[in-house]
Parts: sequence; structure tokens; C-alpha cells
Amino acid sequence: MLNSLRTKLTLSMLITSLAAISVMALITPWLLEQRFVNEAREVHFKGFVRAIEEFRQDHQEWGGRQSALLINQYLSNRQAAPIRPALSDQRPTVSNSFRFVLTDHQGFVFLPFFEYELGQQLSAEQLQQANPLTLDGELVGYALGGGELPLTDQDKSYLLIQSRSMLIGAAAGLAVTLLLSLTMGSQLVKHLQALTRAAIEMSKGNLNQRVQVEGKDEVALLAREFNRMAQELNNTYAELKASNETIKAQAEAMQELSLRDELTGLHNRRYFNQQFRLMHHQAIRYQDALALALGDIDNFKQINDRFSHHIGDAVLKQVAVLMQKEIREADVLARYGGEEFVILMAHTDKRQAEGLIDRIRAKVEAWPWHQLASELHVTISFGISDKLDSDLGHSMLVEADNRLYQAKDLGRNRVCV
Ligand SMILES: Nc1nc2c(ncn2[C@@H]2O[C@H](COP(=O)(O)OP(=O)(O)OP(=O)(O)O)[C@@H](O)[C@H]2O)c(=O)[nH]1
Repeated sequence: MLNSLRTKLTLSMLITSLAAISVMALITPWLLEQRFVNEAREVHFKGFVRAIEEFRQDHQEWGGRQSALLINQYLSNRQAAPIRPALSDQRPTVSNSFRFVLTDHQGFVFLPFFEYELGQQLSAEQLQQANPLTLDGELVGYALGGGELPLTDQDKSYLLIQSRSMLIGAAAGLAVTLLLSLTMGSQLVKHLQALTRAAIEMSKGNLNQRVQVEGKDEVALLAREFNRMAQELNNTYAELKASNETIKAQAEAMQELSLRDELTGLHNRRYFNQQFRLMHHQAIRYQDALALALGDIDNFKQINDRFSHHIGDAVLKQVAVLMQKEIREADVLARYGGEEFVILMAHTDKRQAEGLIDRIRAKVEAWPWHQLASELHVTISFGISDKLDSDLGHSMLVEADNRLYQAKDLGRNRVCV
């Protein structure tokens, strides 16, 4: 459960939001109070300065013992009022602990408070912190504020309402942020999940994968690169597949070629040997008949010698065509060597084979050979065997060969069984 990215994102956002709210809850009221007190001191001081200036105008006396007593009395008579920002016309507050030390224009204290004593002259540094008091543009003295400025109950409740409102606003803002973050997080997770699914599909071999690209951020960049990579992989795979198929087809063609006789286009002796082993084995196993005929063109040497080697080749090709026409599809016909041919006939004994083979012999004899060369006559002799022995067909081949010799001996252009 904790391993999922969505859970991790949600948890981290929750923790961040809670931490932010907690920090705000602790710090905001304190900061607000500090600001408020500073502001209040400022307001208080301005009010005080204004009161002093009023006093100066009323009494025309400043800096002596008498003025100190009068000022104290004057200030005590003023009403304390709650301190709130923006109440600029408010009368100055008289607080028990917040006081002003007053000096004449040379900095000699005539209204002492705190550690300051009557008649003491303030240092240049202290005077810098003090507020200059002027009347009609003339410097008449300094006022130095000090002490605590306690807040009234009204100020405190005002502060409480303000900090609560701020907290509620902040909490609402954080809730919106959290909601937005969750929505964005879930979008991010959605994209990453789509990428993961596509990658898994690719690893299974389904290379044609695409993911949706939205926006321009890093995830969109990743998605775009993924799509490009998937496209390239797909193309490469298609090229590889095509070239693999070409190689396979070429290999098959070469295999076929290696089993074919170039001149006649018939299967060659290698192919015959493969098929003969197989058919011979099956015939013995299923006690089926199998016949083998060996054919040899008569006096072929003479044809070559008299009509040229070229005519000899043409004769071989034509004999192949004639044989091919006569045999059945299940039969195996091959050029066995020079002017020798072999025919394997499944489910056929030598008597049945004799009929087919003699038909071939007659076709060869009857073909209009003069079309190739005038006075050319071609005949062929055959020997047939259907002898099945457990010797990989050796006996059958020997017997067919013996019958072929017999046919030659008996005057050629015949079939011996
Ligand atoms: N033109 C041509 N001649 C070939 C080819 N292969 C073998 N020969 C020739 O076929 C001839 C076979 O002659 P022989 O074995 O003496 O037999 P034959 O002349 O047919 O006599 P019999 O078989 O007794 O009738 C040889 O001269 C070979 O050179 C070939 O592909 N083309």
C-alpha cells in the first residue's frame, strides 16, 4: 500500500499541509501581537507628542520643575483609550508602565522616569533614539519612550479575532492547495501508470505502444521519448522481420535448388535418396507395395556424338517433360545421373508399375524428335523392382538396375520387370 506513488504523494502533501498549518497556528498570533504592539507604541507616541505640543502652546513654559509637575498632571487627566491601528485621532493612552522621559533642548532631563534622573544630560546616542519636540519649527526638547504598553481587553479580543480569521483563511487556502496538489498528483500518477503499462506490454512483445502526451513538463518529455523509442523499436522489428522472412525464403529457395537438377528442373539424386529412404521404410512398416523404375536413354553417347552435346541436353529436357506428364502426383521422379532417371511409385507393385512405365517408354519413342534434329530418334529402357528387404532399399535398387541391364541386353526400348 505504502509502495504506491499515489499514497506517497498524498501522505507527503498531507504532512506538508499539516506542518504549515501548525507553524502558522503557533507563529501568526505572536507575529500579529508584535506588529500590533509596535504599531500601538507608534500611535501612542504620536499622540503624546501632540499632547506635549498642545501643552507648550497653553503654558509657554518648558524645561523647569514647574513644567514637569504640570505635564504629569495634564497627562493624568487624559482618558485611557484602547489602542488600535488606524485610530490616528485618538487621544494618547496613559499607561502605568509606558512612560516618556522629557528633556530640554540640550538633553537635560526635567521629567525623569526609570533609570533617568532629574538634571541628567542624555548622551548623543540616547538622544538619537529620542524623539525631537519642535514648536513653530524650533527644537524645544526631546521625548524618550520606555516601558511596557499593555493591551486593553478590547485590543486583545480584536487581536484574537484577527489571528483566528487569518488562521481560517490560511486553512482554507491550504485545503485548496491540498486539493489542487492531489489533483495534479493523480494526473502525474495517471501518466506514469500509462507509461508503465505500455512498457510492460512492450516487454511482452507488443511493440506497437503509444502513450498520450499532454503539456511540456518532464513527464510529457518522457512520454514523447517513449513514443519515439517505441516507434523506432517497432520499425526495427518490422525491418528485422522482413529481412528474416527474406532470409528464410532464400534459404528455402536454396534448399529447393540444392535438391533440383539444373538442366531438367527435375529433383536430383539427393532428393530421391531422402524420399526413397522414407517411402521404403513406410512401405515395410505398413506392409504396403512400393515400385522403383530405373530408366536410361538408349545410345545416348551416340546422340551426343552425332547431334552435338547441345542436342543431347535438349533430349534430356524433353524426356523429363514427357515423364513428368505421365506420372502421378504421389510418385517421385528424379534425374538419377547422366542420362538415367528414376521413378518411385507408392502403393504400387511391379506389375502395376509396368503399365505406367511402358506408357512413358512409348511416349518417348513416339515423340517427334526430328523437331530437334532431323533423323534424331530417341528411345528409353527401364528396369523395375518392388523388392522390399530390410536393407534400406539396397536390394530394390540392385534389382531395378539388373532389370535395366537386361532391357539393354534384350535390344533396348523396352521395360523389364
Ligand atoms: N548432353 C549430355 N550428355 C550427358 C549428360 N550426362 C551424361 N551424358 C552423356 O551420356 C552418355 C552416356 O553414355 P553411355 O553410358 O555409354 O551409355 P549409352 O550411350 O546411353 O548406351 P546405353 O546406355 O547402353 O544405351 C555419355 O557420353 C555422357 O557423356 C548431360 O547432362 N548432357
